[in-house]
Amino acid sequence: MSTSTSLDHLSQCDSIISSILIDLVWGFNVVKPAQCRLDLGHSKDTIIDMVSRLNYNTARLDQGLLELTSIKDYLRRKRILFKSLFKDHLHVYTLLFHPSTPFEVCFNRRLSSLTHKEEYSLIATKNIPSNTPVKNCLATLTKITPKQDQFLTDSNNDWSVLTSLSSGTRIFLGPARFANHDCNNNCQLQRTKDHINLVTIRCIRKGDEILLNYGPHYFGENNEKCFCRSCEAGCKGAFRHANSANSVNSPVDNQLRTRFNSYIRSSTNSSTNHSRSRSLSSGSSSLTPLSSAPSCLDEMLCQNNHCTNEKLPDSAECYTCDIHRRIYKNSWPMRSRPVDTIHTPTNQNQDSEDSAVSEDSTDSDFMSE
Ligand SMILES: C[S@@+](CC[C@H](N)C(=O)[O-])C[C@H]1O[C@@H](n2cnc3c(N)ncnc32)[C@H](O)[C@@H]1O
Repeated sequence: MSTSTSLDHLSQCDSIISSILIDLVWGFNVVKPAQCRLDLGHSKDTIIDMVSRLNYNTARLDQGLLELTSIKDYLRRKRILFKSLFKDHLHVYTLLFHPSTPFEVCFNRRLSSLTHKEEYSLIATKNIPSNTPVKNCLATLTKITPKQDQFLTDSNNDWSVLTSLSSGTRIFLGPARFANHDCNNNCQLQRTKDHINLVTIRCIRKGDEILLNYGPHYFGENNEKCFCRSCEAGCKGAFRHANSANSVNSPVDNQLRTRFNSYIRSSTNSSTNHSRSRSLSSGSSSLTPLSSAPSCLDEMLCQNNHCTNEKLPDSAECYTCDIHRRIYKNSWPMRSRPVDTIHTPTNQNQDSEDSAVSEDSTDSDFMSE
């Protein structure tokens, strides 16, 4: 697939699939690599119901989605190679919904407030031991030319680009591209011919963000514009002057301070709207010291911090949690096996096809280092 996969085709597939399986389902608005759109009419409930019924059998979920009239019409005009790429890439996304998948794409309020863009991240929904592939955390790889690479660099959106002497420059698109950078990362990339996946380099606990290291100079020289939590904790990267009185006169630092303050203000405002109408910098609450910023769980799982409570969230207050409950019949991050796939002999083969594990097994299998 990789030799014939063009950036243009993969971008089209990724934009359409992510607009359905990330944006439409979860109410997100992730950055897309291409401008293409598909009019899905009123299919939102149909798609959520389909995901809810078939998440345990992603091959059937793929099939169900490919049979939607809008997708069928879209693919009808495409060549065989494009159709095959679309199906392959669709599967990379439908695996996200499998109950055994140990992570979810979540809105990242902290990073959004710092970068002033809508930022998403991967949050572990189960404990994952060290030196283990993060199950179903995949992306499709394709080669790009130096000209395309320059174009991507010049555009404001950073795509996940890999450069190696043997394979040249390649971009990857798919759920794994939502892994953000931290200078003290907990995962690294593993490449296969056409895909990449993430492998843990230390144990990850439920609620942790899944993080890569993009390299020492990705966010400017010595990552001086890095907003990661490790830089924040160590007063490095973009936070290197955060506690320094000398920084006040620097225009760069003033800009950072504005962003930084807007992050603190928005994170102290607990009544932010749900993910479909995010306000990245909210009104005027008083400034709070950095150390009182909310925990990772508080700020990433849901807009209204309900997920840290064991009780089910009020659907009017957290759209994302509500969708999760609709799909998995359980509160975030639990994924129950849908009732109609349990103990029915006809479904047994399909279940094993996806080699699923029960909801609890990953946690009990977890061995701390
Ligand atoms: C490969 S994407 C990661 C996913 C991204 N958050 C999203 O929602 O599409 C890389 C982008 O994430 C953001 N990002 C990730 N880690 C960052 C960090 N440590 N500091 C600043 N920005 C970061 C930047 O906007 C960067 O362009």
